[in-house]
Amino acid sequence: MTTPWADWDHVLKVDPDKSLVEGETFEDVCRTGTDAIEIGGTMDVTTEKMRRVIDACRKHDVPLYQEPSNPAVVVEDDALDGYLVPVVMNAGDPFWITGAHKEWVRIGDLDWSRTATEAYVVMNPEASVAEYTDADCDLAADEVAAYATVAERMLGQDIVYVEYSGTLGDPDVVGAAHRAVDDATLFYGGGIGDYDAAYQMGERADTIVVGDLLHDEGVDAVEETVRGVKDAHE
Ligand SMILES: CC(C)=CCC/C(C)=C/CC/C(C)=C/CC/C(C)=C/COP(=O)(O)OP(=O)(O)O
Ligand SMILES: O=P(O)(O)OC[C@@H](O)CO
Ligand SMILES: [Mg+2]
Repeated sequence: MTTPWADWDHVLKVDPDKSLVEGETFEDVCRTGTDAIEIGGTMDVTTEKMRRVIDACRKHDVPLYQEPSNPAVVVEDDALDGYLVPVVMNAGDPFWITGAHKEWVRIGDLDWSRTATEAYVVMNPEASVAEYTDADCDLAADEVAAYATVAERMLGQDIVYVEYSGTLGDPDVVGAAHRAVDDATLFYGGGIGDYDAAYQMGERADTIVVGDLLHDEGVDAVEETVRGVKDAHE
């Protein structure tokens, strides 16, 4: 797979289990200025809900990726530019490091040219993803940095993702992870709710991921975060 994310400042993560703000459409969502849309969530995702979002976005020209939370929700569709598959570096259960992936390879017919992985370090113990994967979130900045190095240098990961889903993370942790990677792209996601938070995390990460804000506040708020990260990267 090529590495289009090397040029992304902003990713919008659409949770297929959550609705848009009343009166907004996926056309509005695709016009926020985000560099890519990632469709995924931890809880209550089904292929049917996934398909609904893909269909609503297919005629707009924003790059569209599925981020599957397990092999059963993977959807095959030409409208998708590819699959970004999590590997949870600090999962307590190895199923979320390689087990689910082994099952997917066993049952699926993977299109490797459109499949890439994201090396997650899950940091918010309150998030569903932390509970789901039994992640050890009690990590100091140097440990997160070391996970980033393991991901890039030992496991050849091209995306390292510091994940604080639901809460704004510690900028020092994000900065430490960024300094630890060389060519890999550092994603940061969690709790970005306005221009300032996007700017602050944009100063430390290559790409920021905005999720809940779309469903809670809507497209204007998302646009502000696009401006924030682009200004930080100028
Ligand atoms: C091998 C395949 C195809 C899949 C396995 C992929 C793995 C390891 C998934 C585990 C990590 C995971 C569930 C990632 C999903 C993306 C994510 C972190 C969404 C954010 O989740 P939360 O914000 O915690 O959940 P909700 O918003 O759904 O409550
Ligand atoms: O929903 P938020 O808190 O913006 O987090 C974004 C993303 O990192 C979730 O996987
Ligand atoms: Mg969430």
